[in-house]
Amino acid sequence: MKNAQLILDLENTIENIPDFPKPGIQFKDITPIFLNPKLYEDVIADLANFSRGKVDAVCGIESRGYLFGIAVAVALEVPFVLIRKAGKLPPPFVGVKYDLEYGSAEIEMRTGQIKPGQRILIHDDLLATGGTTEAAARLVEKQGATVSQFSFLIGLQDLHGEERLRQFDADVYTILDYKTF
Ligand SMILES: O=P(O)(O)OC[C@H]1O[C@H](OP(=O)(O)OP(=O)(O)O)[C@H](O)[C@@H]1O
Ligand SMILES: Nc1ncnc2[nH]cnc12
Repeated sequence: MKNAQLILDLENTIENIPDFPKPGIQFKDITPIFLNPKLYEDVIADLANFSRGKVDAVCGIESRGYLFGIAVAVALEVPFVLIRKAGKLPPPFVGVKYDLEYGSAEIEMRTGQIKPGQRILIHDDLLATGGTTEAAARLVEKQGATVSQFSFLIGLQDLHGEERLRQFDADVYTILDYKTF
């Protein structure tokens, strides 16, 4: 069940910046959360509650996915694995290419940090189109592990990321949902 007080606290804390970084984008700035340690603790407790007993490792997506993902993994007492943008990790690593609105991108993970058969939580701060998260899920599956859960602080409902993630047999949790249009 969603935590109404936490949703309210986040609504009052996350800032909306219109037309950043491009005209038409409503940018959700999460940085004020870090000015409030109690709110940060509440976010971690809520995310950990969703995943407790259900995953063997947490994969966080660079860079904002690290800000909460590591603390969630510590709270769950499971490993945390970094998914990085291409070119930052030393070998051996495994990568997945994916399409952006214009052009393409690639994400990578050190080989062997997740194990075949493990149940994985993929965590990021925000779900927009779901392109980044879909690529992260492919990276996990490429190594023989199972994506069991996705969690986010924010879901931008109008961009239909959640629908895109339905191809994976996994639970999706967003603490706070925005309708932008
Ligand atoms: O659902 P999508 O359309 O793929 O978009 C969501 C992604 O975009 C943002 O990351 P960004 O690439 O801006 O990097 P950052 O976390 O380093 O700021 C956000 O943190 C997600 O990772
Ligand atoms: N609207 C948005 N606000 C913050 N981060 C984002 N990443 C993708 N879309 C975003």
